[in-house]
Amino acid sequence: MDPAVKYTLIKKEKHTGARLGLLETPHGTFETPMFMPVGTEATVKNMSPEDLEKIGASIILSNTYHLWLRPGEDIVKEAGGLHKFMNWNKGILTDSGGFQVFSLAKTRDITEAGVHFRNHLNGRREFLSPEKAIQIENDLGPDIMMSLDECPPFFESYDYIKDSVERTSRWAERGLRAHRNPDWQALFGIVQGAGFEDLRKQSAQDLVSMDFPGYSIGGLSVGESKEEMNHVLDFTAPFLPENKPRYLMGVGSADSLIDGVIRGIDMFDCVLPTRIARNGTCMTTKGRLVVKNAKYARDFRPLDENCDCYVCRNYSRAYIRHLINANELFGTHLTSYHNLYFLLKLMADVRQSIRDDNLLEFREHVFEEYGFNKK
Ligand SMILES: COC(=O)c1ccc(CCNc2nc3cc4nc(N)[nH]c(=O)c4cc3[nH]2)cc1
Repeated sequence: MDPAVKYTLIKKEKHTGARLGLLETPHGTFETPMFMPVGTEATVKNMSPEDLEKIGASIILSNTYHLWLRPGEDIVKEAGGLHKFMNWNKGILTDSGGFQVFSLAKTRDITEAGVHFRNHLNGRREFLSPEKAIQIENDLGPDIMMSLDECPPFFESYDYIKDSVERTSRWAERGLRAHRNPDWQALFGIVQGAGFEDLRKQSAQDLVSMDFPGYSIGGLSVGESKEEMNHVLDFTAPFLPENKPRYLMGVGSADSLIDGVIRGIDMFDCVLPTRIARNGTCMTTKGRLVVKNAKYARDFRPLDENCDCYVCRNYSRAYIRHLINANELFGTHLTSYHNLYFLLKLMADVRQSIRDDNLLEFREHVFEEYGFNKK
């Protein structure tokens, strides 16, 4: 039986742990390392599928938690699955709901069976088990599905994290057994363990023994420092098989993307570019630009003078500032389009620097120019 998703390592960068790869999915074959735009409720906010295609998006995310509660996975299934429902025919990955329950739901209670919580939309009590999450994801029909896991606080006690890791491994096993479509939907395991090396090793070894087609490193980008995140990646990635994709959840700034690639990560996602775009903050090659600022009222330059995206070729800071201040939706469409283009272009440049074996020079250029070295 062909695996639903097949990773091929094309080239290792000479001086770092970075890898150039190909990820074959039922909806196309895509280059890695890749950034995946987040479309929580079956739409990448303010972006049409045509625009996503134009800027080079390959896999986008949607969320099990949100789509289960609204409109209901049954409606998406009746529509023919997420690709049909949202008219997107490239890759789709769904997160399992674990993280969303912990970050969105009020009052939640974790038991061996699953997690009890209050629906953030109507306050009703709900229950999500590993089997229920898999059933929802099977019905939504993404190419890649995530196991239900607990994303624990990074600064919890060793004993708490150990119990949580062991439960997440048992939940992963239950999810594998409940999975109905392994030949066209790839279920990834999620490595936990917070900042404890032995627990990250135990979590990775538990999941690798279950032979998932891909692995994510979870429990990060939850308030720990970038140094702590990089340190966890340094000792966790080596426990994962070289011939499977590695996905770092929730990471989306230029510096963290590059430092994740250097440590062997292939896939990233984050709401950051589209979320900051909605309040008028833009990513540029000279650092962040808050375009609604008064100082841009008569600035007729593009958001980023080094960017060749549709927005930077056709609209000025003054115009975009006006739209944002006037609450015109077209304004956030333009900032969202540019920010996603910025990260997708950055990843294309990262892939080229792996081919050219000069990723560390590229990192220096980005950190210097984009202002990450400023203390
Ligand atoms: C303006 O910027 C923002 O609003 C904003 C919000 C959240 C993040 C970070 C998101 N971080 C993150 N997402 C995550 C999603 C996850 N999913 C599962 N199943 N398990 C995890 O262990 C997990 C960890 C994550 N860490 C970054 C930026």
